Formats: sequence, C-alpha cells, structure tokens
Amino acid sequence: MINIAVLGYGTVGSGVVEVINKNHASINKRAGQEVNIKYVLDLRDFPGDPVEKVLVHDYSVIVNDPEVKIIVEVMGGIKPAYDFTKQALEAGKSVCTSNKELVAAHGAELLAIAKANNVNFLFEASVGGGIPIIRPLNQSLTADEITEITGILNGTTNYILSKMTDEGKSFEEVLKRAQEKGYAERNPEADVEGYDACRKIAILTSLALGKQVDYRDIYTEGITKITKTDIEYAKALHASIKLLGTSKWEDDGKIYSMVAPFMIDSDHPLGHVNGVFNGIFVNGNMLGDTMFYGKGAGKLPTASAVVADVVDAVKHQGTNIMTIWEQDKVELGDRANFACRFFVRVADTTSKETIEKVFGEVEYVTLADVSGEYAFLTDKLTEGAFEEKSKQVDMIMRIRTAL
Ligand SMILES: NC(=O)C1=CN([C@@H]2O[C@H](COP(=O)(O)OP(=O)(O)OC[C@H]3O[C@@H](n4cnc5c(N)ncnc54)[C@H](OP(=O)(O)O)[C@@H]3O)[C@@H](O)[C@H]2O)C=CC1
Ligand SMILES: N[C@@H](CC=O)C(=O)O
Repeated sequence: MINIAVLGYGTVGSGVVEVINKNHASINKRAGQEVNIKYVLDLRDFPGDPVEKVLVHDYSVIVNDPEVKIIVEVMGGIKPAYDFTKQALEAGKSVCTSNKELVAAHGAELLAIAKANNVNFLFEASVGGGIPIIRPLNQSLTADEITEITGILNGTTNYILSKMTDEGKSFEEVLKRAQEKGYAERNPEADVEGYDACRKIAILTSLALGKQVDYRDIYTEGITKITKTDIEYAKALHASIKLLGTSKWEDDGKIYSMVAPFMIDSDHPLGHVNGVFNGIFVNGNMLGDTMFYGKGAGKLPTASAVVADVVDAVKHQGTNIMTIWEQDKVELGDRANFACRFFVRVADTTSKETIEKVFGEVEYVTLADVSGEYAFLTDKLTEGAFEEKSKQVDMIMRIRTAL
C-alpha cells in the first residue's frame, strides 16, 4: 500500500478523492499496489463528508510523516503551494499538481529539486485539464523538433465564447455559469484576461524547448473586449472567435509567443472545439500536425489527469522521470515581427478610399443591422506595421485572424 496526501479539498481536490474512490480497483491494479489517501489538508472543515476522517489543517503533519510518499497539490496559487511543494520534494516525496501558476513560475526549479532527491514532480493537469499533453510532449514527440504549438488552452473562456456565439448569451451570464460549474479560477480575471492561457502556453513552450520561457514575456490579451457584434461579424466570415495561445518557431530562429482572441475559420480543427473543451495543435518537423482534444477544465476531467500522475509516481518510486526544462531563460521574438491578417472594424467616418490607401487591397464585410461602421480583413501584416497603419483610421476594434 502507498500513502498519499491531498492538499486542498476544492473542485479538483474533491475530484481526486472521488476518482480514487470510484476507480479504486483499476487504479490499484495499474499502480501495482493500493493507493490510500492518508490525509486531506484544507483550511475548512467538511462536517458530514467522509473526508472528515482524514482531514488535517496542519501541513507539518503530512510533510513529517514518513509513510506519505506522494503529495497531490491542488490548492492553487503560489503561496503556500510553492513552499509546501519544495518541502515535500526535499523530504523525498513526489508531488503531483494541477497548479499552472506554480508550474509556470517555478517548474524548472521544482523539477531540479525533484531530480536531486530522486523523486518526481508531475503536472499533467496543469495544461488542458484532462487532456494528455505534458506526457506526450515529454515522451511521445521526442523524435521531432517542434515548430508550432497553438491551442485553445482555457476552458472558461472557450465556454463563454461558445455560449455567446451559439446561444447569444451575455458575457456576465455565461461567466457566472462557468464559475458554478467549477471551470473558472478563484479569481476569474486570470481566465478572461488570458493570464491562465499565457501560463499554459509558457509551460508547453518551455517543455518543447527544454528551457525556461517566462510567461511574463508573452504578450497577452483576453476576451473582455469581444462583443456580440464581433461575433456576428465572425459568423458573416464563416469564422469563430477563439482565445488562442500560440508559439511559432520561425525561420529567423526566433520563437513568437502570444495569447489573444483570434478569428479562425469555422472549418479549422480548432473551430470545432467548443464549450469547456480545449484543443491543442502541435506541429513537429517529422510528424507534421497532431491535435489533442478533450475537457480542459472541471472537477473529474482534471482530477483524472492528476490521479494518472499519482499512478505514474507510484510506478516510478525510486526513479526520477527525466524531464528536460532547464532554468536558462529563452528570449522570445519581438511581437512587432509577428505577422497575421487582421479583422478591423472602423467608424464610417473613415472612407474606403482611406482604408485602401493605408492598407492596400482589403476584403470588406458589413452587417445588415449594424450602422455607423463597417469592417474589413487586411492582408498579412506584422503587428508593428498594423499598429502604425491603424493610427490613420477611426478603428473601433481589431481582432487577429488565422484566416
Ligand atoms: N477547476 C478546474 O477546472 C481546474 C483547476 N486547475 C488548478 O487546480 C488548482 C485547484 O483548483 P480548484 O480546485 O478549482 O480550486 P478551489 O478553489 O476549488 O480549491 C482549492 C482548495 O484549496 C484550499 N486551500 C487554499 N489554500 C489552502 C491552504 N493554505 N491550506 C489548505 N487548503 C488550502 C481551498 O480552501 P478555501 O476554499 O477554504 O480557501 C480550497 O478548498 C488551481 O491551481 C487551479 O488553477 C487546473 C485545471 C482545471
Ligand atoms: N480555469 C481554467 C481551469 C483549467 O485549467 C480553465 O478554465 O481552463
């Protein structure tokens, strides 16, 4: 029997307990021994919940118990998750976490500590919820040089955009629903402003490179400025608006990373990724395109990935699974050189003649019931060029496109 402890009995933590209880027999079989939850740590009490029997409020009870071999950190945030994780690894316990904030900020360091102590730091659930993506990047795509990772990496915002598109619901109404369903972060600003997706693309890009991509270096825009009118224009263009996290390895040897809403063709594989689902598209120079798809948030899908890490940690007791993520920082390419087509809405105080003088040939789009403005699609332009040109027109909104 192997004893584990779960830190945090919230959405994911209660899911971890449920998954282990529900699939007890098959999990034990795959782990090669019984997985026993010896402790659950939380700030609160849970009167009447069976977890009461193993609930503790003092982390030192867990970290000082030599019988506990694996710690599941699902509290979220940096403090005290970072200190608890470090103490656990230094005490010779493996740690499995869903905490992308922790992984993006301290992943390289915690992996090094795990290696030094011959234990494991595993974080499959930190990107894509229940979708296997960390393990494939570490273990399955190792014959390739990665040339692109582009994904819908946040379930909450994809759920919001899908409901706004398909059911015409308001942003606020759908965000509230996403919170009730346990998809959103404690502070949903992390979801809607793109910070969560930013941390996730930083983690994936760091793993693909084996070096540290600082999430603070990644240009990030969220979805709070997207309106129903933008969605109507997208529909007129047979497109959908998706919050994408993208990293592209370009011919100039630089990596360009960004998080922003993009208009993508509705027939694009990512155009079919709706609701809480995430889709992560990876291109390798030998494999070509591959895509990972599944539920990107929520109690049981996320817990499923965490428990799979627990099983891996049990199977690899006494062995460190090699994960290359050095602490040296990578310098990303300048966003001014990132190029795409832009969708632009302008007030009709700007004439089409001016638009064509500034942007050259464009593709116009109008909506019958929207007055005082019109929209167009530019040719492919760099961000730098677009910013200069857009100063010359009465721009209402612009959205990058992959059209
Ligand atoms: N929800 C999801 O779909 C997904 C979440 N994640 C990540 O998983 C982590 C957990 O998320 P989620 O379960 O949704 O969050 P919740 O807020 O639902 O759960 C966190 C739990 O940890 C407890 N907690 C916080 N601080 C401490 C502490 N110092 N000591 C003991 N307990 C503590 C909280 O208690 P209290 O409520 O009393 O503060 C709460 O019960 C986060 O990093 C999140 O980003 C990853 C993928 C998907
Ligand atoms: N808030 C996150 C949870 C999973 O990582 C999301 O919505 O994707």
